[in-house]
Amino acid sequence: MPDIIHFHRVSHRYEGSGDVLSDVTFTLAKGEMAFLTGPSGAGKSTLLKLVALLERPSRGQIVVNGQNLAGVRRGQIPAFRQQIGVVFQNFNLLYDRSVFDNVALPLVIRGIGHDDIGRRVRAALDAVGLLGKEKVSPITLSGGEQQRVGIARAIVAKPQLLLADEPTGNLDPEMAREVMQLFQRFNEVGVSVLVATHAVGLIKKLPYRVIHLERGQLTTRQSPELMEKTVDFG
Ligand SMILES: Nc1ncnc2c1ncn2[C@@H]1O[C@H](COP(=O)(O)OP(=O)(O)OP(=O)(O)O)[C@@H](O)[C@H]1O
Repeated sequence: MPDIIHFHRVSHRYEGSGDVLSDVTFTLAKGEMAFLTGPSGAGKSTLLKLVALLERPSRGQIVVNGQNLAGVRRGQIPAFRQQIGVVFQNFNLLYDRSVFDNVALPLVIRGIGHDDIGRRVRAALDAVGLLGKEKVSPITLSGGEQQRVGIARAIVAKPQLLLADEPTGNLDPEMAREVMQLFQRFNEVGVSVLVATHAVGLIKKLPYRVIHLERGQLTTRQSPELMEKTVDFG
């Protein structure tokens, strides 16, 4: 199976920092779902930022969906990002806009026609169980519902790859489980999914690969049960 993400000996440092990722090599296959774990500061968000071209690596090669990111020029980044949906811990919603407008945003940016936007936004809200909430402000929704709005926005343009950075960090366990189930459902219909998470208890029974980072380095792959014993996730 071809890879959707390929990291070859990737290192990254921010201005003034030491290496926050160091010599990282891994792949995510097309259609695969995997979790990215590791303690706070291990480099999980940085890895996701490199995939989405929010940062450029200091060393090494990154290929996303067959495209070597070193060859993607600044002006081409918006088009590149259209293949990727991103979900954030703090939802990143616009609270002065309706749920509909939040989810529609990626389509508006792409210049998609009005009727098409309506159809696609409703399909995305249906997929996350929020049909009927189009007109409300996200501020009136629960945390779990707000995160589902964030997920609807991330998938509305049918990305091939979904990245999520600690998507259940602000949710109670039941809502967190529902959010993970949504990712599973998108994966089942072919979307590649990479989720950075501290929620080891939540993912340990799920049948997905775990990519584990410690101080910017990949460690030998372990089962989540074992990681729970060796790392304090609070
Ligand atoms: N813009 C930045 N400038 C300088 N250092 C940064 C920047 N962003 C992150 N870092 C540092 O890089 C290291 C890795 O951070 P990163 O956010 O990738 O870790 P993480 O595993 O996602 O942590 P968490 O689980 O707490 O979100 C940390 O030491 C952090 O302080």
